[in-house]
Amino acid sequence: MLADPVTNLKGIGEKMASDLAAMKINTIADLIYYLPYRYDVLEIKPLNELIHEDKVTIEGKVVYEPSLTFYGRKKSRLSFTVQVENVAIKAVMFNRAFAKKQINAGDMITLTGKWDAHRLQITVNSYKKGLAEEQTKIQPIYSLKGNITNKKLQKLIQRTLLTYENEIKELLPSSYRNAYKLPSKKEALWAMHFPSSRIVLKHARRRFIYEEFLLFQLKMQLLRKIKREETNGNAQHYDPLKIRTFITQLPFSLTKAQKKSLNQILADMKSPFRMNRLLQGDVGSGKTAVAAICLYGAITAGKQGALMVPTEILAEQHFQSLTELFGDQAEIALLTGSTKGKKRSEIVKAIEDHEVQIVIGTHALIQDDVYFNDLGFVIVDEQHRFGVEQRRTLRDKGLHPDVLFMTATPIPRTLAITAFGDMDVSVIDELPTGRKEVKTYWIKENMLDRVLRFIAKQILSGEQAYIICPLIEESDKLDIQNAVDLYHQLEAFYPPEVNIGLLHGRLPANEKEQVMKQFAENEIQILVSTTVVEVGVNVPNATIMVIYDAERFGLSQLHQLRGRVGRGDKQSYCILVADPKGEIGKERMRIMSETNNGFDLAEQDLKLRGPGDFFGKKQSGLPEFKVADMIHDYRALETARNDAQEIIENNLLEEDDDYIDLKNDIEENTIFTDKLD
Ligand SMILES: Nc1ncnc2c1ncn2[C@@H]1O[C@H](COP(=O)(O)OP(=O)(O)OP(=O)(O)O)[C@@H](O)[C@H]1O
Repeated sequence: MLADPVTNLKGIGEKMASDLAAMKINTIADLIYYLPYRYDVLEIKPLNELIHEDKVTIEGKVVYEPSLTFYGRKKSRLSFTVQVENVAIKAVMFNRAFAKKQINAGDMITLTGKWDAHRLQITVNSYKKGLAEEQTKIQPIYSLKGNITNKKLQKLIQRTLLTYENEIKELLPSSYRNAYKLPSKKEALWAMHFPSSRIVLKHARRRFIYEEFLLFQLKMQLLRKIKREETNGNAQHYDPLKIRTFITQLPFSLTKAQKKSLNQILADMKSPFRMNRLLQGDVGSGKTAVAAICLYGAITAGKQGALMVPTEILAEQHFQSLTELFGDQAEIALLTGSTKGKKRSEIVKAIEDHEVQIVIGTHALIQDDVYFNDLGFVIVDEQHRFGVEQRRTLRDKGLHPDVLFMTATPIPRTLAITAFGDMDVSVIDELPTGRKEVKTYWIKENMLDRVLRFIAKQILSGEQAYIICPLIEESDKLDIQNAVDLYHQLEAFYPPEVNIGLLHGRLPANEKEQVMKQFAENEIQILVSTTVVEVGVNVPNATIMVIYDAERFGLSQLHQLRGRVGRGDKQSYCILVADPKGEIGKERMRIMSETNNGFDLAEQDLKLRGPGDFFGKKQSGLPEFKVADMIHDYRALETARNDAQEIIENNLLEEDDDYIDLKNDIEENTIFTDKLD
C-alpha cells in the first residue's frame, strides 16, 4: 500500500532509510510524490549561438585519444579534442583521471560545462557517451540529503512506480480533467519524474497545479460554508449613537474607505455569526483608527476587546495612543512579555474581573493564566505572525470572539480574495486627505554625505529622521554591531545639539520603550535602527527615512519601512542607499522611486518577481504548494476557485460518484476543527 513505510521496499538499508527520512520521505506515497525542484535541460545549440562563459551542452566525436597530465598532489587534467560541426573543440576535465579509460578516439560524446568562446574550449562538468538524442534531454534535479544521488533516487522511484502505479488515486473528476485536457495522475507522476519532452512536462505540471489549487479552494470554501452556518451567539449589541459621538470626537474625519470598512466590521459584530474578516490597507491608511472605533463599539456592547500585535514596541505605542484616545471612557491594560511579577498578576486579575475592558499586547495576552471575563472582539495585527496555535488557545479557553485580522502588506485585491478564500475582506484603498506623496530617491553610497547634510537641514526646521542600518545576512549580532558603529559615526558627524538614538532588537524592553518615547516626543531627532521599526510605528513628525542596503529588501518590506514617514501633512522623503548588481534589483529601486501606492506596487511586484518572495519568507502565513505558485499560476488559482464554488454549490462531493476520491482526500487531509478557532 502507498501508506506503507518506505523501508518495506527492497534494497533500502539503514543509511538510505535515514537519508530518506531526512528528506521527509517516510512512506511509499512520500517517495513517489517527492517531485524534482527543477529540471536541467540539455539543449544543444549551434556553436555560434553559445555564449561565452555560459553553461552549455555540446555533442560531437572524440578525435584523438585523450591525454592525461598530473600536477601537484593528486591533481590531474584530461584533455581531448571533439569535432563539433566540423570545428575542433578542445575539452578539458579536471581531477577525473579515471575518465581516460572510458573516452576513446571515435566515440560520440555529449559534454556539459563552461564555454570559452575565444579559445573554443569547454571545461567539462559532466559527460555522457553517445549523442544527446539518445539520452534523456530533460534531467530532473531533486533536493537530496546524505548519500542519495539523483540517479539513485530516480531508480528507486522508477521501481516503486512500476509496482504501485495502479494504487494511485485519480482525484480529479473526469469532467474537469477532460475540459482542461489534463493528463491522468498516473501519467503526470511518470512525466514529472521521467519527462520525455518539455511539452509532456508542461502538461504534467499543469495538472498538479490545478489539483493543488482545487483541493485548497475546496477546503477553503467548505470552511467558509461551515463558518457561515455556525453561530457563536455572540451578537454584539453595541450602541450606534455612542459610536457616532466617539467618531465625531476624533481629531479628523474618516475617509470614505475607512467608513466603508467600519460599517462592514460593525455589521459582522452585530450578527450572531462569527466574524472572520481581513482588514487590508496601505501603510498609514488609518487601519488602527478603524480598529479603535470597533474596540470602542465592543465596550458599548458590554464586552471586552483585545488587540494583539507582533512587537512590544508596537504594543506600547498602541497602548499610549489608545489611552489618549479613550480618555476615561475605557480601562486599558498593556500585557507583553516584559510585564512581570506583581504588576502582571494585578493586570491578569483585572482582566478576569472585567475591570479592564481593552487589553493590548503581544501574544503574552493569550498565555495560560490569562482569562477573560467576556471577550467579544479580538483584533490581530499583521495576521501572518500569529499562527493557528495562538487562535486555538483562545478557543480552548472557551472563547469564541469575533476576530478581525489587519495587515498592511498590500496584496492585490483579487489575489487577496482568492488567497484568503475562507475570509471576508475589507480594503482601505485611500489615504487621508492632505497627505503628500513621499519623495523617494535611489542613491549610491558615495552620495551619503549630501544626505546627512540634508537631514541636518530638516532637523533645523523641527523634523526628524530614521536611518535603517546596513543588513548583514543571517547575523543578528553583526547587524547590531553595525547599528552601534553607525550610531557612533553619526554622533561624530553631527553637532552635540542633535540627539541621536539607537534601537535594535536586543535592547531590553524598557530601553526600547524609552528610546521610542524620546523619539515620539522629539527629544531624539535621528533614530538609528535595525528593521525593528518596520511595522506600524507611528511618529508623524518624522519625515526622512534612509534605508541602507535597500536592495536586500523585498518591495513590500521597503514600502513598509517607507510607510514610517509621510504620516503627517509635511513633505517626507525616503532615501534608498543601494548598489544592486542584478537587473531585478535595479528595477525594484526604480519602481520604489516611481510608485507610492502600495496596491500599485504590489501589482508591479507581481509582474516582476520570481515565484515565492512576494509575501516575503518570514511573512508567509499562506499555504505551501508543491508545484503551484500562487502568484505565478494565478490564472489557474482563479479557475480552481470557480470550479470549487461550482462543486460546493451543487453539492457534488456528496452526490456524484465521480467525486468520491476527491471527497475522501479532503476528509482525510483536512482538520476542520483547527481552522475553526
Ligand atoms: N481619516 C483620517 N484623516 C487624517 N488622519 C488620519 C485619518 N485616519 C488616521 N489618521 C492618522 O494617520 C496616521 C496613521 O493612521 P493609523 O496608524 O491608523 O494607520 P495604519 O493604517 O494603522 O498604519 P500602518 O499600517 O502604517 O501602521 C495616524 O497618525 C492617525 O492618527
